[in-house]
Amino acid sequence: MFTSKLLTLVMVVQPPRILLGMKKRGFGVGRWNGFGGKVQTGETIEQAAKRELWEESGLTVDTLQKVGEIKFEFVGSTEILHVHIFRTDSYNGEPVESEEMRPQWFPLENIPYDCMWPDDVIWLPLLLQKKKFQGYFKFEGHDKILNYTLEQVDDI
Ligand SMILES: Nc1nc(NC2CC2)cc(N2CCN(C3COC3)CC2)n1
Repeated sequence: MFTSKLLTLVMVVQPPRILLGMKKRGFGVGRWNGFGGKVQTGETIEQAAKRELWEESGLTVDTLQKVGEIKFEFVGSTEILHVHIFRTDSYNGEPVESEEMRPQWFPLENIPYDCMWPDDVIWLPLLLQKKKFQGYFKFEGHDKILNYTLEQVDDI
C-alpha cells in the first residue's frame, strides 16, 4: 500500500540564466534546486507553488506554467513523492535568502547538476526546451537511480 505526498517545485528561468536555491536544511540539504514544498489543506497545487516560492525566495509571480509531474519511489518506503513542476520566466521582487534556501543565479550553460538531485540532469533539459513531461524515478537512498521512465506529453 503506497501513500502519495503532494509536493511542488518552481524553476525560475530567465535566459541566459536560471535561479536555484541551496537547500540549507531538511530534505535535499546541500543540493541546489528550484523552490517548493508541501501542499497544505485548502490550497490548490498552484497556490502552494506560489506560496512556497515566496516563502523560500521572496519572489512573487503572476503566472506559473505547469510543465511536468514526476513520481519518486524510494526502496524501503511506501511513500511516493508526487512532485508537480512549474516554470516561470517572470517574477516580482528580488531573490532573498530564507531559512530554507540561499538563492543564486546560474548561467543555463553551467547548471550545477553535480550538486543537484540526480534526476534533474534527466528532466530539466526538457523544461528548458519548454516541453511537458511525466516521469517516474525509483531511488535507492538519495543518490542512486535504480530505474526511471520519462515521457513527453502534450498536456499535463
Ligand atoms: N529536483 C528535485 N528532485 C527530486 N528528486 C527526488 C528526491 C529524489 C525531488 C525534488 N523535490 C522534492 C522535495 N522538495 C522539497 C522542498 O520541500 C520538499 C523539492 C522538490 N526536486
